[in-house]
Amino acid sequence: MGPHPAVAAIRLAVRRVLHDILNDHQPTDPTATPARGSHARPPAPLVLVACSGGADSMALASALAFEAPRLGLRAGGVTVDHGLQPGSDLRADEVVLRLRELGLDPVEATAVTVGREGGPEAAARDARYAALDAAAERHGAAAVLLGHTRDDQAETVLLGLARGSGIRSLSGMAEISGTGGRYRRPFLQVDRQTARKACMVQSLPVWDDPHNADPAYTRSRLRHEGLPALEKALGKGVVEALARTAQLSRDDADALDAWAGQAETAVRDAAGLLECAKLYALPPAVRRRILRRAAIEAGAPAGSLFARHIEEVDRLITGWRGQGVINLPGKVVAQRQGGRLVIRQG
Ligand SMILES: Nc1ncnc2c1ncn2[C@@H]1O[C@H](COP(=O)(O)OP(=O)(O)OP(=O)(O)O)[C@@H](O)[C@H]1O
Repeated sequence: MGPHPAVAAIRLAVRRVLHDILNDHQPTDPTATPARGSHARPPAPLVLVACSGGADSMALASALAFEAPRLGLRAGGVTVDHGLQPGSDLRADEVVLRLRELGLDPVEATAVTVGREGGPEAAARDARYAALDAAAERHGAAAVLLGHTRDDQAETVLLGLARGSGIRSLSGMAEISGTGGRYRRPFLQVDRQTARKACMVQSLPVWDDPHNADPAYTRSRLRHEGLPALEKALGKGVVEALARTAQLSRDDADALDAWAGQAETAVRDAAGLLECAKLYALPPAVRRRILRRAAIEAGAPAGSLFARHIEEVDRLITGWRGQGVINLPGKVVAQRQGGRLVIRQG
């Protein structure tokens, strides 16, 4: 008898991603022999799972532990202790224990200090990714798996819609991201229910993060009130449809980015300044991408640069007179000087 359908589904999702990781880490010359005197074969690539102890990442850890050795990969795990609740260190130790029981090695807990920048959710996320990056470097990991599910993706799309974001935000989380494509999200097509079921049938203990149920957090309200209300009004297929919107938006956003990349050289003069008349002639979506890139190049932090900022800069080109100075995050200013648009540190 094969595994339970939920377990089969999560394993298949992980196997696909591990195949991709293996392909990306093939030796450049498979016929090359090791240097004389060196009998050592390079160690198998290591794949880490980022595990909170919640159902999604525990399911992911179990599938990684099952599939990695079958493909000749090593599998390890990292859990981050945000230190936000009393006893969080004990919980982290417990997650380490569970991951070791699954056969993962190396496994570690890493404690972080969460700042305040951008609100509690963003601060915890920034600290977590910094810790995961450091762990990946320390262990020389080929990849780090994250347990974001299709439901998480749907929530991300909805949050983007509610903020009035552009199509890049609506494309949600990428299957591959981070330095050198380090982060992989095998569960973006797997729903949360399946991950939970897979934990249940494998008797994996899971920890429910109290923040996930805390109505003080936007994402938590969306998860527990917003999405159920939408499903009630529009039917059960909403989550799947939103995840599809994410994929379609990603393809569109990638195409527009490529277009903007090509158009950018043509709208700069010999001194590298942006020419307003040429920018004006471009489709707004392409123009706004060029403006965004220019602002980031001048030092505006990408994460704080919102659609409304770029729209303001855009009005310098399309507005009646295009006067004034626009202040952007990171002390960047945008200003028209004759027929040129100057975006620089203020
Ligand atoms: N404390 C943590 N330590 C390590 N990885 C984490 C931690 N918190 C989150 N992650 C990683 O980020 C993913 C998304 O986390 P998030 O809290 O947004 O979603 P979730 O649906 O609650 O996931 P989970 O059920 O795994 O906790 C997790 O699946 C996991 O891979």
